[in-house]
Amino acid sequence: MGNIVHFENVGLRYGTGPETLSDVSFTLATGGFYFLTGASGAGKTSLLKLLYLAQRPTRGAVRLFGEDAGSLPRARLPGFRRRIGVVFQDFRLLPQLSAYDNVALPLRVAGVRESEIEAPVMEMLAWVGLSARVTAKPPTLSGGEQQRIAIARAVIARPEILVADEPTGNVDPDMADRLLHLFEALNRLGTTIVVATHDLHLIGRIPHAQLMRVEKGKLVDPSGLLRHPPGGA
Ligand SMILES: Nc1ncnc2c1ncn2[C@@H]1O[C@H](COP(=O)(O)OP(=O)(O)OP(=O)(O)O)[C@@H](O)[C@H]1O
Repeated sequence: MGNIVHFENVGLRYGTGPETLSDVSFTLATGGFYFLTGASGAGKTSLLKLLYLAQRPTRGAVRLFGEDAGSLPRARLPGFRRRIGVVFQDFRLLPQLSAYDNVALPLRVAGVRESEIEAPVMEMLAWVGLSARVTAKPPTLSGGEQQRIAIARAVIARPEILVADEPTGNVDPDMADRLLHLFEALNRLGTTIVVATHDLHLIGRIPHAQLMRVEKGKLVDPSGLLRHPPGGA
């Protein structure tokens, strides 16, 4: 099992403000399950943005899939991004598209034939309990329903990394458990999972998951396991 993500002394500054993240160094193993915690404003979303290549670090290096993300030619970014599924904190569904078409989007972008799209999309919508809302558009759905569509869309193309920012923030505990089962099933198939959450119950549900914690823009790593995982960086 190799390493899929490596941050080395990463710093991030928005504009001319102070550093939001400083000296962040860690390594994620391929196929690992990671929870990212920290107080509101500590820098979790910012760290995830660096991970899914929505932000470039202002210093340090981010390596993904064994390559330096900072020196990737622009033309290769979309291909890289397709290997990462993202559940955004604010969902970012396309309001004019139905639930079905939102979930189908990553498969269509990847060039999957229309005849091979319906079965996985319907299966995924069933998984998240939304078979009855296939034609509904996001503005007519509840926050929890939108969140579940966002999750279905993030996982449908079987990404190598799934990054989820508070993915159970808007659902009840039963649905949170169900979504966690989905993440676990993906993890068993080899997907590396990174979930930012404040939900301690959720964290307790995956005993083998590793905990990452950001405090005021710094990664807390008292055991050194994130910086120097067993097996080497
Ligand atoms: N685009 C931006 N421009 C300027 N400052 C930003 C931007 N995004 C985040 N910040 C600042 O960076 C800091 C960390 O924000 P971030 O969203 O990463 O925290 P978080 O740990 O995810 O918080 P929460 O749990 O509330 O979502 C905050 O002080 C925030 O105001």
